[in-house]
Amino acid sequence: MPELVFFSGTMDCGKSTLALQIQHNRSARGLQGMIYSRDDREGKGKLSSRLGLATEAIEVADDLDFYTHVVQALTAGGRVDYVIADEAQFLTPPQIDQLARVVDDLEVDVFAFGITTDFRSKLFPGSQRLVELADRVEVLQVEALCWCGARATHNARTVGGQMVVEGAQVVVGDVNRPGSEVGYEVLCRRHHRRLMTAARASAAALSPDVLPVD
Ligand SMILES: Nc1ncnc2c1ncn2[C@@H]1O[C@H](COP(=O)(O)OP(=O)(O)O)[C@@H](O)[C@H]1O
Ligand SMILES: Cc1cn([C@H]2C[C@H](O)[C@@H](COP(=O)(O)O)O2)c(=O)[nH]c1=O
Repeated sequence: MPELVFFSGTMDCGKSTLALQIQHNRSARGLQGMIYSRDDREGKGKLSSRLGLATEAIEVADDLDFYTHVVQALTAGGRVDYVIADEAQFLTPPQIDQLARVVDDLEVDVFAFGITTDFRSKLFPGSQRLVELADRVEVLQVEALCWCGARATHNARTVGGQMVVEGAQVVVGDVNRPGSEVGYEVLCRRHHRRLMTAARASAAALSPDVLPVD
């Protein structure tokens, strides 16, 4: 049975790498897929992994209708054995419904990859709809880690090095970019709640609250 599968996790946990592996393994067996992405860090029309691999992808805009797009490809004589949609958190809820329709009405597997929650720990609308509609939600096996060593479950945003909890939901960016104006860092829930990034923890360790008294 074809499925709508949502592979979810924090930033930097290997989602795009897995998308590229699924694409590689299927195309190696002669299957043909439609690869979509939206606002990949490497630029428009790309699906890229931090491991250095990348492939071309169809850049999704708000007005792209996945169902119509796949039907058009089939009508033009193409084969579509599976669909991959990366950065799925950026898709609109109606687009997730269209992906479900691709599975149900066209009997094509759809693999969607994305982060579930934003820097405020709030669901992205597209991810919420995926959780509601997916046949399976898969959490990636490779754990991203918080600076404390615990499993990272949350995404933090930093502006000028300081963790923020207000701002636009969508700001394309990357982890491990200390010099950038806007950066991201994955944290465990405990440290996300306390706004305790690696930089802040290290500064706190260097400045003891109580000075030694002779
Ligand atoms: N230099 C490296 N050597 C080995 N693994 C790396 C390296 N850089 C990144 N990775 C792996 O790639 C993962 C990020 O993969 P990526 O597909 O870009 O993540 P996502 O799409 O979830 O943001 C990291 O969690 C790490 O496991
Ligand atoms: C937490 C958060 C992230 N983003 C952006 C930052 C990146 O461009 C993508 C996530 O990409 P990845 O391949 O999973 O690393 O999402 C955002 O716009 N808003 C957020 O709150």
